[in-house]
Amino acid sequence: MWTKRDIPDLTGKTIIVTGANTGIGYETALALHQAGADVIAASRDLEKTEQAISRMKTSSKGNGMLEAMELDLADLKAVREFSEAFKDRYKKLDILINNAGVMLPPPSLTADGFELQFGVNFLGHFALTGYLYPLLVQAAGTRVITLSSGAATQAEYIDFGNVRLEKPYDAQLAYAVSKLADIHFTRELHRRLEAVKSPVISAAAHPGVVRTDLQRHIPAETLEQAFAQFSEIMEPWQGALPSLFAATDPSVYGGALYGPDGDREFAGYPALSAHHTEAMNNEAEAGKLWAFAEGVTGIKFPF
Ligand SMILES: NC(=O)c1ccc[n+]([C@@H]2O[C@H](COP(=O)([O-])OP(=O)(O)OC[C@H]3O[C@@H](n4cnc5c(N)ncnc54)[C@H](O)[C@@H]3O)[C@@H](O)[C@H]2O)c1
Repeated sequence: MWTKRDIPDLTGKTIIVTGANTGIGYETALALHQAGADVIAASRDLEKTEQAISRMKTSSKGNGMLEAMELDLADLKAVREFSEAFKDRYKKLDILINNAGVMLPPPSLTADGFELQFGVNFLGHFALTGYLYPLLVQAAGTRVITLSSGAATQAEYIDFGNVRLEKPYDAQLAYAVSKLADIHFTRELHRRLEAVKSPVISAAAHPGVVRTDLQRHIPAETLEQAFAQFSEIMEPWQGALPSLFAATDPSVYGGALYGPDGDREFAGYPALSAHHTEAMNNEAEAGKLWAFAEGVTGIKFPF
């Protein structure tokens, strides 16, 4: 089994992990720093992120830099400001891990009027990747890794007429849609990178079922009932393995989705049906989502 010890030496690599103050992002940032990387933990709450960095410093033996930066993915202006500040400070980026996420919050909108899960999990990361794209080192080893979820299998399509909470709120479906959007984003980015022969890899990871703050909006009893359906509930360090594998293993290929076993697509999700695979492979919808996201964010990738 692939473990953290298999991460190659990352000395000299500059890596952003979004949502790194807790859960899977915390463990991801810690392991990357341990492997020698310069890691920027980008999260909404700067104070909590600085506290997390202090904890990481006590357990990591890495010699790279470890810093906190404020990033609110629920506000496109804040995403742009973060990106500008990052460019000024760091000049280059080797690996971007789009990890931050929110699940099943009460109905709410981002600063730009999008349903929160769609806005944070997908649109904010689309904008972040677009703003930072010019900084990505065009060399082997450079990657954009986006966290999806087994929940993506529950969405059949992106309802463009409901991304601003136009219809009655179905929190579970909205989460699933945001995670399907993450897969479309990953694969469309991959196709576009491939078309211009860029060495940059775009791949997705899904952690399996992990007990974290992500479930804080679910009543305790309901959560335990939901967890009882799974044979294994993982710890955050285990949930970080697919992201770490996708971000660093030499065998990783663009457009793929890495699951808990590290080397198999959607491992641990036997319920994945051909129907849902079809939804994830819908290139026309991915293209439409890309155009939609470019339109509402004003971001233009150079391809
Ligand atoms: N925990 C699981 O079982 C599970 C399963 C599948 C996928 N995932 C995915 O894994 C990723 C990490 O989740 P986790 O379980 O570690 O959850 P978590 O709640 O512990 O961490 C989420 C992180 O995202 C950050 N975040 C939330 N809203 C933000 C915003 N507006 N701007 C910036 N940062 C924001 C939080 O501050 C936190 O650091 C998410 O993308 C989630 O969808 C988790």
